[in-house]
Amino acid sequence: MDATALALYSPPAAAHRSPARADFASLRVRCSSTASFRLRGSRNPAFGALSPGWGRRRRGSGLVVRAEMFGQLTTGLESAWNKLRGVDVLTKENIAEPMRDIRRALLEADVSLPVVRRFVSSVSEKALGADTINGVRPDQQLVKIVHDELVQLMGGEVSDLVFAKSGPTVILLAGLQGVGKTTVCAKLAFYLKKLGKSCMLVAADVYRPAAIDQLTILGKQVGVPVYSEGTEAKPPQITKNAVEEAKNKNIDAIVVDTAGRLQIDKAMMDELKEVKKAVNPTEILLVVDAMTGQEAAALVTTFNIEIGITGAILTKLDGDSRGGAALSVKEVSGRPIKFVGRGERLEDLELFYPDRMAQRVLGMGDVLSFVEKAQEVMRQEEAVELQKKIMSAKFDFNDFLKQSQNVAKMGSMSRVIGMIPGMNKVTPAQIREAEKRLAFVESMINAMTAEEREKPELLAESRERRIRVAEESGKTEQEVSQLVAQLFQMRAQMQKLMGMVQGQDAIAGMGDLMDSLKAEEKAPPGTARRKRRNSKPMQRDLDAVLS
Ligand SMILES: Nc1nc2c(ncn2[C@@H]2O[C@H](COP(=O)(O)OP(=O)(O)OP(=O)(O)O)[C@@H](O)[C@H]2O)c(=O)[nH]1
Repeated sequence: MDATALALYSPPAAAHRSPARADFASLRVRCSSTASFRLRGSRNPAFGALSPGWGRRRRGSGLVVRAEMFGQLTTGLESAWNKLRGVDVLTKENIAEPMRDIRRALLEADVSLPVVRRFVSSVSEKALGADTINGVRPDQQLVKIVHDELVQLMGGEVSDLVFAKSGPTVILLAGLQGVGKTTVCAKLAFYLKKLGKSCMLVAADVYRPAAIDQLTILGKQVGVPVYSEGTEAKPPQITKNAVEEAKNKNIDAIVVDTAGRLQIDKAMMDELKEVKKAVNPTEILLVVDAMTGQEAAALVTTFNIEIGITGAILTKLDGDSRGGAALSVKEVSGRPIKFVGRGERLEDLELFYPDRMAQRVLGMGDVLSFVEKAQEVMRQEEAVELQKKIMSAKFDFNDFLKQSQNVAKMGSMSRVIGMIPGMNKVTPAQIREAEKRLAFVESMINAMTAEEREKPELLAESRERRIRVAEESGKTEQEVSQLVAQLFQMRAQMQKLMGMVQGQDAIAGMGDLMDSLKAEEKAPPGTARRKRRNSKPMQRDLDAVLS
């Protein structure tokens, strides 16, 4: 085994030795929580480590303890928001204490120190650079910033299962003993069936006969076939034969259960490498126990370096009040969490959604949606402001330039245009073209004098001025003429669009220029004198403005 990989993962003295066990004493137990796990019959020693007498009650024949998922972390973060109550704006001084709380909460959640450092520094930076949003309190704003950073920390996007383009999809599961691998096999088969895919389980854990029996029982429960060659054959050969069987029977996906060891060892890695070589799996997923926190993230890193995995499955999240593994795996290992196990039932496996997980961590869904709405309102207010300026008859080249820059700052012209009533029919191609055009026109506006920018009529009426702007900006006279015409068209069309043209000719100076552009082949712009009213439909007018 690679020395670096081994160094990254220092195996626990015994399987399941986990910081979670020590922390269980401080685990907040809430009977109202939806998360539950059973003590009796559970094979997870961490569950057995619960000391009798706290947070437990009888329900039917089983002893049920309810622990809130991420409860400890949620409580830790709560104190950060509370410290900001009553402040008007986020400052370096007033965020110092909440940042310490966030740092402490994450460390207690068993997130590794480098990850915590990066997280806190990024949150501080964003908090200090955040614009104030009307009606949103600074503590609510911080909740949103932490939420967004948590989403990023956990990988941002959901990472779904990948399916083979041809032939059966092979999903190879690896993991230490007792992490829930065999259970995950059945849960995955159930998930695949729900997707409408046919599936077969493959018993490649040949060292523990009970594992084959367990898989056979689970297969029956789900209603999928289980491929087994007993305990004599070698896992790579079993898997290869299973792929052939799946091909023959037209089965969409196979899920391979491999042997779990008490700790990471060379034999385990070598066997996985051989299986990988034999069948080239579509997915190699490492099953890790959420309650092992940082250890889970280190394991994913080690397996990735050693074997090259495609992702992780985090089990027993229902019993994890800390959340360290969910928060660290992607950041530490570079590999995404694809699924999480949240109970012992077949349906307790779900895709890992970073945003939903972040919401669970914070437990403040209402605050998050409130801040999101307020941000949207703010964007709309900016759009209204932009709209007013465009509609104003005084809209000049200074406004034009300022708005161009604002649009660039806001990221996308499409969003702004989409917010102006009646404008949502603008096509993406038009928008892309408009965005390109912004850079182009900026150079021409920069070559105008302050007076020309304020009074575009000067340019419309004077060919000399247009030639000068063209020369200084490196564009043609025709391009400058078109830009001036567009400004006037924009004034007029926006006013018309909003029903604000009240009979008067709002296009002062425009007629000359339009005619001169039309007659540009015959005569230079600005020489014709015929006035014209533009009566094209809205979309065509907009095309003209954008073109
Ligand atoms: N609460 C809870 N229990 C789980 C979850 N996943 C698995 N378990 C339980 O954990 C125990 C171990 O699961 P197994 O699937 O047998 O684990 P394994 O990794 O296959 O173990 P070996 O075959 O010994 O390597 C069982 O009691 C499962 O019911 C989960 O998401 N939540």
